[in-house]
Amino acid sequence: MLKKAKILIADDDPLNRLVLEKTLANDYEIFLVDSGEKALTFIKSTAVDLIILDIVMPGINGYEVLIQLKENSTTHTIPVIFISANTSHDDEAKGFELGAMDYIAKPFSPIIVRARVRNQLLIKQKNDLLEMLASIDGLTEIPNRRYLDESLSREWRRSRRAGTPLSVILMDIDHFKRYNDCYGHRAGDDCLKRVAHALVAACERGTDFIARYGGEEFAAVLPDINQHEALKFANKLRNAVNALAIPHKASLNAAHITISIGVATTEFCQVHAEHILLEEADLGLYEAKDSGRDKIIARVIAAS
Ligand SMILES: Nc1nc2c(ncn2[C@@H]2O[C@H](COP(=O)(O)OP(=O)(O)OP(=O)(O)O)[C@@H](O)[C@H]2O)c(=O)[nH]1
Repeated sequence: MLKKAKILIADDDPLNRLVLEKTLANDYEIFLVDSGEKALTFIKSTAVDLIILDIVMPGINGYEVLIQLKENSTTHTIPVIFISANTSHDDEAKGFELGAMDYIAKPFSPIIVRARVRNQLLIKQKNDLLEMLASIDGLTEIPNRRYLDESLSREWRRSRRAGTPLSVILMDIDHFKRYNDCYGHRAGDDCLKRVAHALVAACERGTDFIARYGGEEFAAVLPDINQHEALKFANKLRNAVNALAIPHKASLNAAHITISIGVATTEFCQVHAEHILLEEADLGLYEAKDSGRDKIIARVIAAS
């Protein structure tokens, strides 16, 4: 059975809440709150697909709630429909300018509310699908560089706020040009897919993922992971690729496919920009290549 979409209704008028709930409860999972503050608190713990937001409420009004939703990277894409007795064109225009998807005037017709909610949810479904497709690498079907960059940016901001460690791993298949030259580009593609899937299978924590960073390069962002743990994980990734034992007779360092790995860690997230982690991991990777390949070099970033 398809999961019902979750809708949060924030309105200080109990009668409006009741009527809206009755209008939508057959088709959706409904959550009710009576203030802007409660709406913001609620969405911190529960991911919803749509918010129906009253504008005039005591405390934080609907406009301010929407501004805060748009500023937060985890809530900025949730569609918001304003519902209000303020029906001047200026009020409506202000709502749209702030990023609302639709505006329903009170008193409202249940049929129109149902139709508008359905439209917004359809648009969201399509947007979510596009977003997912834009984040997946076409060949290996694992997250791509865009996804990794966004995730790194988010995790770096989170670690910086919390003062927690953050590690980044960059991996590169050794002598891959020679592999292509020896076995052909199609075999090279197959090799990339097998390596990608072995790396993904080595991830145990739900928060860890492997991305194809480009060409024959892969990367991982590891929130809350210090250097010791990052090294352990890097070793597991290296072993996972070695265990595939993909023959590589043109390699200059082994008889099978191997990877070199660079690890960068900031223990208390002192780095002032996320790209520094990638640059340090890249330096580690360069050193790993230089010192014979099939190696891991880890670097800790001091405060900057
Ligand atoms: N088959 C295939 N090859 C790719 C793909 N993307 C990048 N490559 C190849 O990966 C190779 C990378 O070569 P180099 O950057 O010279 O590195 P390398 O041969 O792995 O040598 P080292 O990194 O120094 O060990 C190039 O020949 C690219 O054509 C791809 O999607 N499919």
